[in-house]
Amino acid sequence: MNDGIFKEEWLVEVQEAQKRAYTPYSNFNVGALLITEDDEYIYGANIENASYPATICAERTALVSAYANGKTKFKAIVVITDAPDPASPCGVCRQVLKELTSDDMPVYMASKDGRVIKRTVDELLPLGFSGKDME
Ligand SMILES: O=c1ccn([C@H]2C[C@H](O)[C@@H](CO)O2)c(=O)[nH]1
Ligand SMILES: [Zn+2]
Repeated sequence: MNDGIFKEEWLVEVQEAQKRAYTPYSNFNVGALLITEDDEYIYGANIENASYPATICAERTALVSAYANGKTKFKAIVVITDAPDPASPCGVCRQVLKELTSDDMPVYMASKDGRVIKRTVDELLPLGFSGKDME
């Protein structure tokens, strides 16, 4: 990925985050790396539960961890799985990304072998619902 924004070291970091996944049910480990505006790294990983719907995706664990630690402005998020092709965030995570980040924030999706594709939050959730729709 050569867009003038993405840094190769983000791939190393997101793989570290992926190692923290807790996935006894799916064995599908997802890592997320949220980069704050001041270049801090916030890790996310999917944390599953025997009550399956209680599972939290990697993208959302990163976002809620950041907010809980007082970080609310972000440059980008990187997501990685062990799938052969880059996997993209689920619908619930897209909705949460819409609320807690900016529409033009890049979402980088990496495959196991390090291929990376990029979409903005708005591209992942076009015409998404937000608090503005309630004004
Ligand atoms: O974008 C995604 C898609 C899925 N998962 C997790 C949820 C569950 O633990 C496992 C299988 O769906 O992957 C994520 O963390 N992020
Ligand atoms: Zn999700």
